[in-house]
Parts: sequence; structure tokens; C-alpha cells
Amino acid sequence: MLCMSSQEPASTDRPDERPLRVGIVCPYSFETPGGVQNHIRDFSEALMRRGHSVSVFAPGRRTKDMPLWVQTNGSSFAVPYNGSWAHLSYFLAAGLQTRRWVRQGQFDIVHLHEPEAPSVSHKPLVMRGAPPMVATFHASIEPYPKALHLFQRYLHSYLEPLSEAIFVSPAAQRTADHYLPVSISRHVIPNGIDRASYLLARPDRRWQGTLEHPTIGFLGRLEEERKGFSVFVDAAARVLERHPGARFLVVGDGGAEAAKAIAERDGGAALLERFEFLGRVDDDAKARFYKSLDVYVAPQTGGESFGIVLAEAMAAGCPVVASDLPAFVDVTEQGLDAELFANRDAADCAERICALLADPARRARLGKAGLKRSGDFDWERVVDEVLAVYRSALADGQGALS
Ligand SMILES: Nc1nc2c(ncn2[C@@H]2O[C@H](COP(=O)(O)OP(=O)(O)O[C@H]3O[C@H](CO)[C@@H](O)[C@H](O)[C@@H]3O)[C@@H](O)[C@H]2O)c(=O)[nH]1
Repeated sequence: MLCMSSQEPASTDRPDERPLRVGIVCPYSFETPGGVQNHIRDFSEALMRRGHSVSVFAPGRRTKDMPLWVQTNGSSFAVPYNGSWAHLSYFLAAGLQTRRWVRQGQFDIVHLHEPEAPSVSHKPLVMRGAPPMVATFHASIEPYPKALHLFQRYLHSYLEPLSEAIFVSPAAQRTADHYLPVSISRHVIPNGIDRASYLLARPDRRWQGTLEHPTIGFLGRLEEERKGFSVFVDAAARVLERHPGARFLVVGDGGAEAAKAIAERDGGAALLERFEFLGRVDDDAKARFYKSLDVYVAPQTGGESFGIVLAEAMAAGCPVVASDLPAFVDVTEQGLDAELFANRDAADCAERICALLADPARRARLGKAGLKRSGDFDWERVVDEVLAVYRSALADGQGALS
């Protein structure tokens, strides 16, 4: 379904920002939640708060809770991608629909996300007379797969029309550098968070720990191997040897299957008693969850381009134990703001959790360091940086901003 609903740009209180009409193309359907979709939704809202007009185009069908400024093309298909499932739309009709949406939108700037993915954000790149185009690259695939070398030359020439490239992390840049033409200006700008909502959240008594019953949390899609839930479970079994009263709180889809898998382990019944599956929670409850925990664990094993969940936990002042994936190393300033453990090593993970549980002063120090670091990811700062990139693209393209 194609329908236009982007409102007129309003005036803005910042003299250096004339209101822009921004068209954002998301490669993934908004019917299923995901890091890229959440990023686009929150970024669009932050831009609109500043008086800019935003319209988003994405594959898939409309759902009741979708904002009116999200336009959908009516169809998508699921493919396995980077350890997860991506809902894309690619074929002829998708190209025609996307290019028509760009033409009708009369945008000052078009912002493509993951234009290398075979989906709608790939399509405007072949348009004649398109507005300046900026792209954000989210994916981090390390080591870089040999199979992708086959597409490098194609992508290299296809991405040529881009004015500027944004990478959500140095890890994402390392991946995109394989196929992005050298002539395109490059900027590392992190994913954003609504920092105040975590900072100001109140702890929830049900999830708060005590000396005897500390709470240790996990958040993510449980059924995806790369989210590392099995590492968390192995680490929990070891932590319980030293802290038998510890509680393991789990947020995310897939709880029933995950509980079944724990029950089937040796000694699984006793272990399962220490787990509480909270399912998918709303954003307010998520902020309270992070705020209540003694330790948040991010045991992801790969495929992470940034690590927004670390940034969220840090903004709540929650001490973080995370695997040492390149993206997590960047987010935590080489481990200054979190305890890092060797990826997939549950014994190391348990050691770090126990060290923090035994030392409240260390927990407090880490919580404070993370809180400070999370300021770098606040939407207000991230939006400033992206607008500076838009200005540079417009200056190069049409000289429209000043
Ligand atoms: N409210 C709520 N939010 C959730 C839930 N589960 C996940 N989320 C939120 O969904 C977002 C993405 O979560 P991830 O687990 O990091 O998912 P992803 O789709 O693999 O994220 C990818 O993109 C992110 C942003 O670019 C990257 O930061 C991340 O590393 C990864 O590459 C985060 O804001 C996370 O808090 C839930 O049950 N409830």
C-alpha cells in the first residue's frame, strides 16, 4: 500500500537548521521489531521534534500500531541473514514503488539504511535526478565471508551515487569498507538511545536484588544462537555454586523453548528454578528492568554491529558484563565501562559476574563509568551529528542549506 502522510516541515528553534524534508528507506519490515527498525523509528521521532518532516518507506504490510509516517509497500519475504531473520522486499515492483515514493516525496535528502542489502533501500541508487543520498551501514560481519567478495565489484559501482556514508561503529565501517568506493565521505556515528528514559527510570521491586538474592539480567531474542543465551545459562550454573540465591531474569521472545532446553540439562530442574522469564516487555518496563538489576549480562557471540543493549543498560547506571566482541569493545571504550569476558567462555563470564557481586564499590564505579559513556549515545547528540552529515551532503549536492 502506498500512501503519503509526511507533514510539512515546521520552523525549528535552531538557526543553523532550516527544516528539511527527509525520506528514510528501511530495508526491513516494521512488522517485526529489530535494531535497525527501532533505530529508524527513534531517529525519525527525534528529527520531527526538531521541526523536520520525515517519511519512512519499508517493506511489508501496515500494522495497527505503525506510525502514519511509515509507508509500506505491502509485501515482504523472510531470509536468514547474519544469524537472524530479515524481512525484505526486492523484486521489480519493489523498485518501482520505492522510486515512485522518492519522486513523490520531494525530499531534500534521502537517507538509505543498509543499501547493500537486497531490499527497498537498494533501489533509489539507480534513480536519475534523485536528491542527495546519505546511507547508514549497520552490519558488522567479521571475519568477512569469502562469498561476499563475489558481490564487491557490483556493490562498489552501485553505491557510487551516495554522497556520504555513516557507520554505526568502527566494526560496521570495517565491513562496509570492503565494498564502498573510496571517494565517499565516511563518518562513524553511533546508534542513539533516549538516555533520559533510562536515567530517570525507577527500579522495580520485583526485579531488585538483595545481598542474598542478587538479580542478574539478560535481554534479547532467546532463540537466536548469536544472542548467546546458552552462554548465559552455563555461566548462571557456575554463579549459583557461589551465590545459590542468585536470580536470573530474562527478557525477550522465546522463553518457553529456552526454559524447556534448561529443564533437559543435567540438574536442569534446579537451575530452572533460579530463572524467571519475563517475555517481551514494553519500553518503560525495559528501562525499569535495567535499573533494577545488580548485573546486566550481554553474552552475544557475533553479528553485533554496535550493541545498543549495552548502551541502554549503561544509561540506567547498571554494571555490565559483556563478551569481548569488537563492537562491544568499542561501545565500552576498550572495557573501561564494562567487564569484558572472552567470547563464548561461560567460565570467564561467571568469574566476572561473581567478581562484581562480591564488590559493591566496583559495581558502583562501573555503573558510574557506563552512565557517563552513555552520554555519547544520546539521541540529541547523535541527531546533531547526522544533521551535520546532511548539511555536508546538501552543500556538495545542491548548495541548499546555507
Ligand atoms: N521493549 C523491548 N525492547 C526489546 C526487547 N527485546 C529487544 N529489545 C530492543 O530491541 C533493540 C535491538 O535489540 P538487539 O537485541 O540488539 O537486536 P538486533 O536487532 O540484533 O540489533 C542489531 O542492531 C542494533 C542497532 O543497530 C545493534 O546495536 C545490535 O548490535 C545489532 O546489530 C534494543 O533496543 C533492545 O532493547 C523486548 O523484549 N522489549
